[in-house]
Amino acid sequence: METTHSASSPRDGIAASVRGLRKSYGATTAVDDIDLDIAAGEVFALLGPNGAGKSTAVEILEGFRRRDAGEVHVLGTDPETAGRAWKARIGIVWQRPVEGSPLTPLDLVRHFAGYYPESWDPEEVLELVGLSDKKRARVRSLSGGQSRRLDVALGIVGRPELLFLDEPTTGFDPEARRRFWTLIRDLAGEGTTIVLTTHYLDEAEALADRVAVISKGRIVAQGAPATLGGRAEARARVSWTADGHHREIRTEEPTRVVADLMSTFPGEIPDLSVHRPTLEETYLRLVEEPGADTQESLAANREELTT
Ligand SMILES: Nc1ncnc2c1ncn2[C@@H]1O[C@H](COP(=O)(O)OP(=O)(O)OP(=O)(O)O)[C@@H](O)[C@H]1O
Repeated sequence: METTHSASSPRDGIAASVRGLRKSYGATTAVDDIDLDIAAGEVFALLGPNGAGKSTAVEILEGFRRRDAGEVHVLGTDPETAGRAWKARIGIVWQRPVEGSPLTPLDLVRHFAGYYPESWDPEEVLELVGLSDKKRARVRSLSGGQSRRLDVALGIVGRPELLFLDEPTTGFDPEARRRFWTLIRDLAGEGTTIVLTTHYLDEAEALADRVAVISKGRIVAQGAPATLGGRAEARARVSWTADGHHREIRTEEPTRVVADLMSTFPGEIPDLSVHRPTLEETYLRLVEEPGADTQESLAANREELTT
């Protein structure tokens, strides 16, 4: 029997909410008191180093792993007790589930489509992921990137309200990644909520409305990629060359510094560059410094979600 939870119903704009989530494997604490809110229709990325606890947290949200403690509601239901109707509303892109199958992509996508009440047309899905020309090939003959695209097709064929993508573009060539990003944006544009785990910071920046960084089982920061971990307020580094020497200053007013330099140099300012911390630099600082954790950023994020 499915239980519903009015406070986390997708009608209220929350696709998933997690409070005080904990999970250990023997002496290893994989998830250590996590709180999360994922808004309906947003692309939410979970970032973190290997072994940080991302997969454990996501598998609990998907209903594939039991938690030790905490409250979890996904599409208004506790995944531990969710039934078939709930599962039909969720899409999961596994890490290579069908590698080596003797079937064709079309056979597999048709088969998966049969599980869902309102699935996409299998041929249309294969077109969307760029596999039309391989739809009658043997799955075992697909390249790594092509079989990953098939995984994506299988994850979306049921028209899920909430789609989990676990490192979806590993093995994609750059063009396939761009194409995949467009597909994800299209799905999000149609209202699908997307939870993405990725090690590619550029992917998180390109796709995610918000990201959460997990380190050693704890969330150390969450927010929009542009503002994560105080990134927007971080000082810019302005550098140039003068009299054959590299010059550099850190400033909160890079425009004023550049204007001053323009009045000093008659023409081009040699080797001028203005650099703000990238998402990757911010991420590395967050996972390397446990003290970077700020309750402030978590509270601000919750506020962002409720406004
Ligand atoms: N079934 C399991 N039994 C025992 N320990 C496990 C199990 N699954 C995960 N762990 C441990 O729990 C911790 C978190 O693992 P998890 O797979 O959730 O991390 P992750 O962030 O997804 O890592 P990755 O980026 O490498 O996929 C790790 O220390 C891992 O070794």
